[in-house]
Amino acid sequence: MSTEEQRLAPLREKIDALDAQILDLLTQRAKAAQEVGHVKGGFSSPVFRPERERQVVARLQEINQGPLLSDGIAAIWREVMSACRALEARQTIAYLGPLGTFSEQAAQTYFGHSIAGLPCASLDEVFKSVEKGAAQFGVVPVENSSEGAISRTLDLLLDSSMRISGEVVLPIRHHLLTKSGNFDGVTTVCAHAQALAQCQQWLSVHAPQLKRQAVSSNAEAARLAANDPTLAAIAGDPAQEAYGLQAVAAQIQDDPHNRTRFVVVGNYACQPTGKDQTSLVLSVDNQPGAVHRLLAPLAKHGVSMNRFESRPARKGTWEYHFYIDIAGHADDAKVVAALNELKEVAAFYKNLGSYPHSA
Ligand SMILES: O=C(O)C(=O)C[C@]1(C(=O)O)C=C[C@@H](O)C=C1
Repeated sequence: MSTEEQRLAPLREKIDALDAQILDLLTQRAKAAQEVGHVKGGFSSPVFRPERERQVVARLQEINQGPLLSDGIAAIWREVMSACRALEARQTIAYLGPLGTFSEQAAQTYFGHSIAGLPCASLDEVFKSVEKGAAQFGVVPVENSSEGAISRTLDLLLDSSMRISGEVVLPIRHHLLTKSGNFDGVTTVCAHAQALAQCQQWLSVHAPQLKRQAVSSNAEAARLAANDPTLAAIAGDPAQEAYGLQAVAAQIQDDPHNRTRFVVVGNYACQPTGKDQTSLVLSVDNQPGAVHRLLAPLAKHGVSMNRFESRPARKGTWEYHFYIDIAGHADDAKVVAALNELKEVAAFYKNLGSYPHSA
């Protein structure tokens, strides 16, 4: 045995013993979750409780003395609760497919890996799957830091009866991928139009010879490139892995801080956690000062606005819907007061849901 091995052996024995204790505790935790599942079953109440999961992680982060980092605690318990939740009832989560999309990664980041994934062909299908009960929740992109709002998602949120019950923000890192790991014989680069736009400067400088072709998703681009040596794809880690491609260049997005925000849609109304966000859709009559009057109650009651997005109302007139995210839960006293006044001035008002804020 080398000196290194001699020193490692007792430490590994210690880790093995600790792992056995952790497993014993996890088993006890899983049995408690099963009992919780039986109680909920008796009341036909939902298995997934985002506000409770937030509370579990926040408490552990607070009592954690290190050296584990807060992010590590969140990641570990996300999977622990995902596995416990699956013992109560495995949740089916719809997202924009095919395999290997950032939407799939967002679903796993939010719900953990112990879920049944339901990849859908379109954002409309994600909403429909949840509406007809084929999935308990859907995960849809709502906004990208470089390209702005995902307008189809905004329209679907407006039209559907689904509520937002969570959000997750993912860093979006695009790579230029081919089957061979080089440019030999490659004539065309394909990707979703958004990804082509997010990498346009890089492509103009480093690969001006490649024809650019928009396809339905980056994962679809990766699937095509895996089967055709004349094609390169722009896609992220999940698609690279799913289709066994090699990176010619990594992280080619023009904005190194490129991020996408996804929302979780379903039928569940979250309870307040003390760190929530509420999403609203509003419109006003086309009169001078109307938007100012609409937002005045927020300022008056000290409710901060985290996001403001406008979208044509699709009525053939110059009218807009405003998508507004405010800090707080719709049941918080000052939010109740602000929203009651705001409803008086709004020509249209829809509360899309209150949910734990990710930031
Ligand atoms: O507390 C509950 O309601 C549970 O079902 C337990 C548990 C957990 O593992 O801690 C699992 C699923 C819920 O989403 C929240 C928490």
